[in-house]
Amino acid sequence: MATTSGSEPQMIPANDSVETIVVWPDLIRIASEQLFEQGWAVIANAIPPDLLRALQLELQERDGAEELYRAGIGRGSTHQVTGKVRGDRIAWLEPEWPAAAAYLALMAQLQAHLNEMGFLGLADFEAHYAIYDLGSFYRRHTDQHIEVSVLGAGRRIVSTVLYLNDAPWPSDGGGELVLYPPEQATVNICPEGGSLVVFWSDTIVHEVLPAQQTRRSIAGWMRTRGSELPV
Ligand SMILES: O=C(O)CCC(=O)C(=O)O
Ligand SMILES: [Fe+2]
Repeated sequence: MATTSGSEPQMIPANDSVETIVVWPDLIRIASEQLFEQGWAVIANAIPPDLLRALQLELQERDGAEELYRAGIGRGSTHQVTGKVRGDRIAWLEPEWPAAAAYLALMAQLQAHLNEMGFLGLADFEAHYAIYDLGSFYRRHTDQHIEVSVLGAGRRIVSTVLYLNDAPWPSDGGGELVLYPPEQATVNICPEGGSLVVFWSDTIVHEVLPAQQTRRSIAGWMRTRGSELPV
């Protein structure tokens, strides 16, 4: 268990040390329990292999069509693109894209279950494909943007990341996701293809270490409903 405090990071290298579940209802239950218990969850082989393949191909296709662009930080007037903070290229998932639609449907089920368990008021899910090219990283941050409440948009409550890399991810591949859960040991997560990570958007500080090879993922956020008018 990772709930012990201490300075030794918990390493989550590959599939054998993590829960492996392809039955979606079981995945939902276990991911939700872990999230509420420790603030984060990691599930290996979280989606059916054919969906993983379809997502990989769809990302490849979108990238080939040059639809990915350099991601920025912040929202509204504070939005800026700076390679000092993050270096990934992204494309927001569209429901018309078949593989994306199948993934969004799965995440809607997880979102509904989290609402039932925790009365979280999660109203929608936004997600983007991401490619971290060689040397790209994302510095320490949390995913809940303070400025969003000023704009009246929904707040990010639950962060999700599904990795689309070909397994196995090599030990010298870099690109680990490092979580810094409050009062727990640091968690180092290898971006193994098919692994799903879920964590609280407001409290879990995290970073992506420089990728030593191309690193692919879908990052997504479950949000509360925004108000129609800016507050
Ligand atoms: O790709 C990851 O492991 C995490 C990405 C992330 O933190 C983000 O996009 O906000
Ligand atoms: Fe993040």
